[in-house]
Amino acid sequence: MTTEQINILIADPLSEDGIFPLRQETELNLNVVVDTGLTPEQLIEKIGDFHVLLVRSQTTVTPEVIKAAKNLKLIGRAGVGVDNIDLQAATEHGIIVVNAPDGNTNSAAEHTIAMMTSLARYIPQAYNSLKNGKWDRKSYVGVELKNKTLGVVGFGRIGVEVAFRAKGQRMQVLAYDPFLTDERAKELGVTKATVDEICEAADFITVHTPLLPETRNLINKEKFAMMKDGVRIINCARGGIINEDDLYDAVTEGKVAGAALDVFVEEPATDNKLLTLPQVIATPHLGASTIEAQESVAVDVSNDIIKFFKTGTVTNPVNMPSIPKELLAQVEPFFELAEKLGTFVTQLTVEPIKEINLFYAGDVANYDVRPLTSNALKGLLSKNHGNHVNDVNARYLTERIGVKINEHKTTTAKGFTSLLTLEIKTANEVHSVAGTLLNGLGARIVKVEDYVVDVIPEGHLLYIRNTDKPGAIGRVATKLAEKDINIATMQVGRAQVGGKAVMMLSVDNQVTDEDLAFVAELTNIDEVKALTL
Ligand SMILES: NC(=O)C1=CN([C@@H]2O[C@H](COP(=O)(O)OP(=O)(O)OC[C@H]3O[C@@H](n4cnc5c(N)ncnc54)[C@H](O)[C@@H]3O)[C@@H](O)[C@H]2O)C=CC1
Ligand SMILES: O=C(O)CCC(=O)C(=O)O
Repeated sequence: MTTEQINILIADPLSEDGIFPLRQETELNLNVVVDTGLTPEQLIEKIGDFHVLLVRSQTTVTPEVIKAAKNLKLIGRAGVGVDNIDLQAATEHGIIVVNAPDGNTNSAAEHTIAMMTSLARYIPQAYNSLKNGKWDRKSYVGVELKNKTLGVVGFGRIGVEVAFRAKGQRMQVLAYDPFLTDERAKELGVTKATVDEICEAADFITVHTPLLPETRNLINKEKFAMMKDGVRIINCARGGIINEDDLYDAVTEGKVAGAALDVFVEEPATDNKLLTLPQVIATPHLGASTIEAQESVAVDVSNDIIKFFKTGTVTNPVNMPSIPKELLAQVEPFFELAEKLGTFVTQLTVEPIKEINLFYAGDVANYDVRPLTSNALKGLLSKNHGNHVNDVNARYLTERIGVKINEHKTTTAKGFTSLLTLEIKTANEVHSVAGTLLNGLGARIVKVEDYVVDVIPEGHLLYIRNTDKPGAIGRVATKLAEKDINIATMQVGRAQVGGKAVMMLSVDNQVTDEDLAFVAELTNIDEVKALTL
């Protein structure tokens, strides 16, 4: 439990019911400030005082905001799309970004269907006409959805829900997603197709991808040219997935019979030329604007904020690997071991590290080991970066200094259920340390370089490399006693009788450089290092 005040800035309008978990939290000392509608300059000026920033899609979290956010630990996005947050800058600064991927799926899918139906039956146009005093039944003869083909580009949470509903309207559904397998398509009752096949065959096309460099302008002039005359287009995902200029041309040329847009390249989209076209119907980014979705996404991010400050983990991370709940219990105990191995091995050299090899052997190799690697890197970098390094930026910081990271997996661990080995290479040296978790006993270092040991990875350790000669152990113990250094445990290991050997001692207090030199004077001692874990 921490009593330190955690300042949370809510910069976009969020459901008050949704942030109830933050309001009622008693274990953490949360200070929730709601300040919506800040200008970018005001946000930059304010953000330095906050540990958490909570946004929807209105606030743009730029690199400048992140640079000014000296205390920021977490950015929460109450929704799915994170294209309004500079993820690269957040990651570099070790700020975790979380979103709420599930809470608005249903609302966005329902909105898409509402838009498609409105488009097919000219409902907004007819409504306007009637409200303006006209009884015009001729101009608004629509088309049925039944037996028409809907092309869904991006078959994730929302795309799939849209397809279910479209099938309820007795439409045929073609779906494209790079991750869609034949089996899953069959299971969901849709036909797998390429984007080009969708363009050629669909009567209605709806996009449900995130806005990424690969999806920007995914539907463009070339794709419109492939489409059937009279095709209808829906975008309730992100402005820019469909090229707006090309869509404008396709509508004015009569290729596209109509478009339904909830999202725009520039929002608020009060001045968009597409809105001047009678064939284009639109809503102001309302896909997720339902009481249910807003409550749900705000509850999800609020719970993740609380979880983060209580446990250091989150359910919906965007800029670090997410660990399924059922796996977390199995891999979490390895986090500390991995970090300790990193902290240990980095103290064996003073040379810059060029390459890091992580060997995951045994049961642990069955898991997604990236979070373990992050923890190992956290330990490795702690010598130089202190507590500025965390799970979010550990890999980035390591790679930024040009260090190669290699993960290796093997399912056999020679006598251990699981074994983690961390090897570092410098220009002139190679060092390694291996550790395991002993059932009921916790973490152990079981190998240092080529020597088998059994050491609890905590506190102050002395690592001594020596030649295996009688009396070496006694002489080290005597020297330490002369310096009033108490030995708690001692482990020895050797490659062969009379050959190179190591001693690993855990001692009760920190050993000074002077004490180390005093022990190093002994004959048959090659190296003495003090390590703190
Ligand atoms: N209008 C609104 O208010 C809302 C808009 N959205 C937008 O909808 C998007 C989709 O949301 P979800 O379905 O929840 O996300 P999701 O992550 O479940 O699905 C996105 C799918 O797009 C696919 N994809 C990625 N690159 C692709 C490509 N090049 N071509 C085809 N498919 C590709 C992914 O494989 C994934 O299956 C969000 O990223 C967000 O921008 C989401 C909620 C509300
Ligand atoms: O916050 C909103 O209402 C927008 C929702 C959205 O676009 C998203 O979740 O990606």
